[in-house]
Amino acid sequence: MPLVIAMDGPSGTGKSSASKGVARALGLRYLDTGAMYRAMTWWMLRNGVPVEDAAAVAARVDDPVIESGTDPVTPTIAVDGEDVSGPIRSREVTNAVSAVSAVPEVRARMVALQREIIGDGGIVAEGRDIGTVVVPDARLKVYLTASEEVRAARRARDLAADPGASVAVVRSEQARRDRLDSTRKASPLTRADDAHEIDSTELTLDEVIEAIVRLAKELQ
Ligand SMILES: Nc1ncnc2c1ncn2[C@@H]1O[C@H](COP(=O)(O)OP(=O)(O)O)[C@@H](O)[C@H]1O
Ligand SMILES: Nc1ccn([C@@H]2O[C@H](COP(=O)(O)OP(=O)(O)O)[C@@H](O)[C@H]2O)c(=O)n1
Repeated sequence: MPLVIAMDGPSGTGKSSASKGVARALGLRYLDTGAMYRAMTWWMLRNGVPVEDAAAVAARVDDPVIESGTDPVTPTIAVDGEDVSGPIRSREVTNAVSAVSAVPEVRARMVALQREIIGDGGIVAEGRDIGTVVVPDARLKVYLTASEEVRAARRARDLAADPGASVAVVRSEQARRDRLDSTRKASPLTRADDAHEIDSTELTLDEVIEAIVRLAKELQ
């Protein structure tokens, strides 16, 4: 089977940036599964579905048409034909996504869609449950970590245009999301036993990419 690289870890560890870089370096496709859960959450909010009500979310789970592009140079995400790559990164969506992604019916639909896109492989897929649930037999699994402080500082820089997003606020919202993602019943965030753990706290993005490319080349 062509290579599948599974990249998991908490938010702000550099999964998206490193996955795109590795995919470019190795000529692979790229799938951001977090963007798919964000797209589902954006649609629920837009349609007035109370996101804390799991039954209400489950009832609408099949309605949005979610399309993910897999080019690592220009990743795209659309809902019902509308480009949502900007709005899915808002703090409103970010703070609602853990409730939506904890709903088993949401996960069942997303995992089926993700497996369809991953197909025969040749892809770097990133998220929370890629190595444990989506592709448990992936040839290479990476679990990215970084200190809470560094992760919050990175994410606050991404959100510099949002005046409410100080490092302290981002840090506490991020800690809440990580707690919800790691303690939910349906496929919680956890490191697969056979994943290589990389702590990016003191590494540059290029160093993280190089480490993963090296691991991939060792497989050949
Ligand atoms: N090793 C690193 N050193 C410094 N900044 C990084 C590193 N990896 C990622 N970043 C930056 O941190 C932010 C969050 O990275 P991202 O890839 O979105 O993380 P994740 O997908 O895990 O949430 C981005 O602005 C990215 O450029
Ligand atoms: N495979 C995945 C990917 C994301 N998610 C959910 O989607 C949210 C957003 O994921 P993301 O990867 O965009 O988040 P960041 O790491 O970019 O902050 C997470 O907080 C999880 O609740 C998930 O449950 N399973």
